[in-house]
Amino acid sequence: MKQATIIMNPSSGKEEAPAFVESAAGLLRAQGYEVVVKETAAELDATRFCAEACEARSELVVSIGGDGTLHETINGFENQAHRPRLGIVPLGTVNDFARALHIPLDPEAAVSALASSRTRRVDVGRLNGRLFANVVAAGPLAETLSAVTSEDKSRFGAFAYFKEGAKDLLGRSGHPLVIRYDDAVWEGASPLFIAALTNSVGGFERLAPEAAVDDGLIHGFIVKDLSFFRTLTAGLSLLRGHLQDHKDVIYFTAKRVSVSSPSPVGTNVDGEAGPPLPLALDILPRHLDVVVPEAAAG
Ligand SMILES: Nc1ncnc2c1ncn2[C@@H]1O[C@H](COP(=O)(O)OP(=O)(O)OP(=O)(O)O)[C@@H](O)[C@H]1O
Repeated sequence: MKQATIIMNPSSGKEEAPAFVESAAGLLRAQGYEVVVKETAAELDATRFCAEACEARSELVVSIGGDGTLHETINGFENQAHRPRLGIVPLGTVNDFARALHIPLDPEAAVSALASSRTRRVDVGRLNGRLFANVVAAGPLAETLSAVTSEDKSRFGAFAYFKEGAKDLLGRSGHPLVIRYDDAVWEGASPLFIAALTNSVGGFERLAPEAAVDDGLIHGFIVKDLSFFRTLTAGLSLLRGHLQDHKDVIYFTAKRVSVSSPSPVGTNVDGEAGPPLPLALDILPRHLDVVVPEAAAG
């Protein structure tokens, strides 16, 4: 009998995961799956559960939770010869990966979409030997974004990131960064470097409009050291989705990127605090099959 593994984080979002597990399990059983439900209790449980599902040759792994749970689940696919299809029921605040794939942000509709026969093959990023789904950021602004509280995220959604970020940009300048991308090098002070795999970053769906989930490319944005007034215009460009056109932003695409600094610099990976510098990024093109709604664009 074909097997589906549901991985759910009971603490994610508004703690409503158990209700959606019931309906997802019912729907998958009706489709002929034997369903195994795994509830996470601590960091990295989702990675272990997903690795076990790969080893058991599950056909489908469903992540029910926020971007943190999805990030940990995707890491379970690392070095696996058999990679099940991935289903996503987004319960977090931002849900960038689901946005980029046109998976409904309404969890009930996302559960229904698990019955879809359609999948998309998507790129996965690799950072210092671990995998990531959507975005890596480095610099003082990335440090601030890692510190956004769960309460603020629940209350203000994606705006919480912007609020914290704007406060921080006005108060601090950039760190010295050395960014190598394919054969090019950029050196300078920057409050923020973003490496995005999809068009949705921090809930802003037009930040990287040209980033397709399966283009095999890392889309890089280097925000150059900003003065107070320029910061405001860069913020507006971010909201309007024209960050790459801003005169203080360098935009590039590459297959390999590295970031280093003589100073300690914080990072953020898929919305959670990431490893310290140096960073080495590359891309695994079209590495995962994700279940998407029959009518999803793209
Ligand atoms: N039972 C649990 N209790 C508390 N934390 C958990 C539990 N299980 C997993 N976690 C941790 O919770 C973290 C956050 O999860 P996730 O991002 O899915 O939810 P969220 O914070 O509500 O979503 P978002 O960040 O999009 O708002 C994960 O990194 C994971 O390690």
